[in-house]
Amino acid sequence: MSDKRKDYISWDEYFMGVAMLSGMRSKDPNTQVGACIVSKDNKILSMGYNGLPRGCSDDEFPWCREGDPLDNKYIYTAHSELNAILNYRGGSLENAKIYVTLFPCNECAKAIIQAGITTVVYDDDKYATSASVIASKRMFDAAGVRYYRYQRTGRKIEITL
Ligand SMILES: Nc1nc(=O)n([C@H]2C[C@H](O)[C@@H](COP(=O)(O)O)O2)cc1CO
Ligand SMILES: [Zn+2]
Repeated sequence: MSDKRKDYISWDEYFMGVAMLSGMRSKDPNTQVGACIVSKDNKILSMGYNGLPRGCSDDEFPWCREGDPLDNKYIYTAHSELNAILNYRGGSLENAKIYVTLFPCNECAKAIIQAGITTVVYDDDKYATSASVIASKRMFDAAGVRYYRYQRTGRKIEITL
């Protein structure tokens, strides 16, 4: 007769939860994205969120979405997936999985493929009709990268900090 706890979180809840928590560090006022890279044997290898490169002040660079390219965020922000890949200093990411709260853009898709990551688990896909995301799916399909949507369980987790 086992006394094992029954309501522990699943692997998918754990890794997507870590990705979501990581996204909460983002200073982007419109979209916060988090990513968590996991080995084939379920070890967390790296995390990331969308933000400015090191040395570029969150207070000095723009966070707006419009206007001159040099005066809006798009040209400067590093995406969560790229940050998670670059944050990993332990060697190879071959055959790893990435949990990400928003479907990867085409630039991150290229980085994911070239890093050897073979599975993408995503939550939101709000830019599904953009050329960028359509291109990502095309490249993932060609490269044999599996991607599937995280199945939300509706579990609410409260943490007191
Ligand atoms: N997969 C992604 N990972 C990311 O980290 N991002 C970042 C870039 C921006 O900082 C923000 C998107 O801003 P907005 O266009 O929704 O206001 O999310 C965006 C995508 C979308 O492809
Ligand atoms: Zn990206």
